[in-house]
Amino acid sequence: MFLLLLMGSCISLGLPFLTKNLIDKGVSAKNLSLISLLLLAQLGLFLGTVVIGIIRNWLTLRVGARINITIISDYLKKVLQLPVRFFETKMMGDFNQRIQDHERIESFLTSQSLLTVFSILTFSAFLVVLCYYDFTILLVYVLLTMMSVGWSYYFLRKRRILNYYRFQRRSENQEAVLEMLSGVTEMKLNGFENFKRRRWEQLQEKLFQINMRILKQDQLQSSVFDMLNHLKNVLATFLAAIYTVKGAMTLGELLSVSFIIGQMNAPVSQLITFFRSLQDAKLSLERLAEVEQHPEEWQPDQIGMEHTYEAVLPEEERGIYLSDLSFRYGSAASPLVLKDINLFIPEGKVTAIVGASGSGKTTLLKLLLKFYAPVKGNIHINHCNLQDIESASLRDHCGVVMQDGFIYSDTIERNIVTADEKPDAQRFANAVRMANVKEFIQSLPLKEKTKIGAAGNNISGGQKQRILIARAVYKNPDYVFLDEATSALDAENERVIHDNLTGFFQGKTVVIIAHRLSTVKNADQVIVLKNGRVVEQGYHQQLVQHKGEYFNLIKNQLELGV
Ligand SMILES: Nc1ncnc2c1ncn2[C@@H]1O[C@H](COP(=O)(O)OP(=O)(O)OP(=O)(O)O)[C@@H](O)[C@H]1O
Repeated sequence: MFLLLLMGSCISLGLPFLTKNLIDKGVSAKNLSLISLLLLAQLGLFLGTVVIGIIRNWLTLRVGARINITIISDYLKKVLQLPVRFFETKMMGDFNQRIQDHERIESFLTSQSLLTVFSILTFSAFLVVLCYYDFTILLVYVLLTMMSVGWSYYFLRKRRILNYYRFQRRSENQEAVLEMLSGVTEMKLNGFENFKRRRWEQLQEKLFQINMRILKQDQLQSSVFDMLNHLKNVLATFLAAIYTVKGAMTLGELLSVSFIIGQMNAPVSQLITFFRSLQDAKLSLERLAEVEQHPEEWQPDQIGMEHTYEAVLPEEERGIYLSDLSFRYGSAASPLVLKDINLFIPEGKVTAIVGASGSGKTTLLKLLLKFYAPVKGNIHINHCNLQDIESASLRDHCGVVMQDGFIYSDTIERNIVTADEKPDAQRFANAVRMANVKEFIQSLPLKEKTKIGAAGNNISGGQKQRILIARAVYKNPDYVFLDEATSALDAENERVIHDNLTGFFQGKTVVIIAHRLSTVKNADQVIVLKNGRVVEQGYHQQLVQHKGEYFNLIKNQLELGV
């Protein structure tokens, strides 16, 4: 690549000398064959620059694509290793904008930096030629160039601040569009479209204002820059003309100087573009660093889940211990969502968590999955503190169905086996049977190879839940966490699945969050949460007789004899 640039510069260097000789030796001496030769040489050199340009663009694209993929892939890898909490503090549009920002780094690393090296080489070569012709012209030229570059540099700081605001606005804009698209059904149901569109228009207005300010700055910068450049050209040509009139320069030399000055404009502009591009890339890198420097979930001294199995404990003492556990979302000013929870979830048993909406059940589950760290107290699995256990290893051992479980835009099979490269047919069939989703899959034209999710046929809420259950069963984990996993199912489907799962639960540590009595009543223990506190604990019959919170929660269902 560098060789190419060097060749390009040499060619540029040859052109003014050809012009000079064309006039002085060819035209003045009326030597037509020399003129033809020189013109042919000029044509050759021009062709050379075209070929070099083509190869350079081709190489730039190749190198650029590689750099781009590497940067974005590293970024995505890093983003995916960040804790869940990080995602809650950022807008999706922000992540998107950051990815788009990479183009600026790529552009800087490939085209801009290379073009600038090329320009500096050409510029230096021309400076030498100019110095060869006349030192005063060179001095005037360099002085005015420095002034124009200095002027542009002064504007870079202002541009940086505006750039920052523009990033914010663009992120908001992306977020608004994403929200409109993902919430389109609800928007239609509530006639919210126009309101949301107007909001988007308001954002566009703000973005426009920022762009306007940037344009104003740019125009001021470039007008003065162009003026200084023009002045420089006029002055240098004027000086050369005076020398020619006085006989100190030949006509060929005058034309050669004009040619050089004309050719030097592009490298100077390129230098300014380079500084802007450098600034853009630095800003993008800073935004990346913000993600890069955020601590990952994984810590070097963490241990795998296998250590929790090594603990020598009597069987009835094995399990998950929550001691004095408190938690809040957000800052210290936010209210505690879980308060001083002391709980034992026995290994190999089924624990049901019940409580009114908003009492903290899902939050408790998320703490068990290490999505968040407690603000006070501890969680231990046998003797191991959850904080010391690798999140990935923990989740490897957990089969989870969350309320907002996600269906990927992929085949049903891939949605169930997820990352398993070589799906086990036996396990798959078993999972499908237990989740009572076999009939549904068989009814589809491509069976388990049918695409579902955003790009495929949509599925019903109950079908979605059954696929999520099949996903958890396929994993065959030691810990099963179900958060309202069967809430969208009809009573018959729910009963079949519960009967199937009873066998599956054998020997596994199970935590079920449910509102339905039928799901809860066979649990080995029931925990009742109220306003983030454990208010009752026992098994179904015990708690019913106690006639406390649990009884109040389920009495309607008891009366119905569910
Ligand atoms: N990501 C979050 N950021 C801030 N607050 C949250 C977040 N998620 C939940 N909360 C709050 O924490 C409290 C407990 O929520 P949680 O989802 O744990 O309740 P829940 O008992 O599972 O309710 P439900 O039965 O309706 O699912 C609620 O007051 C809720 O507003």
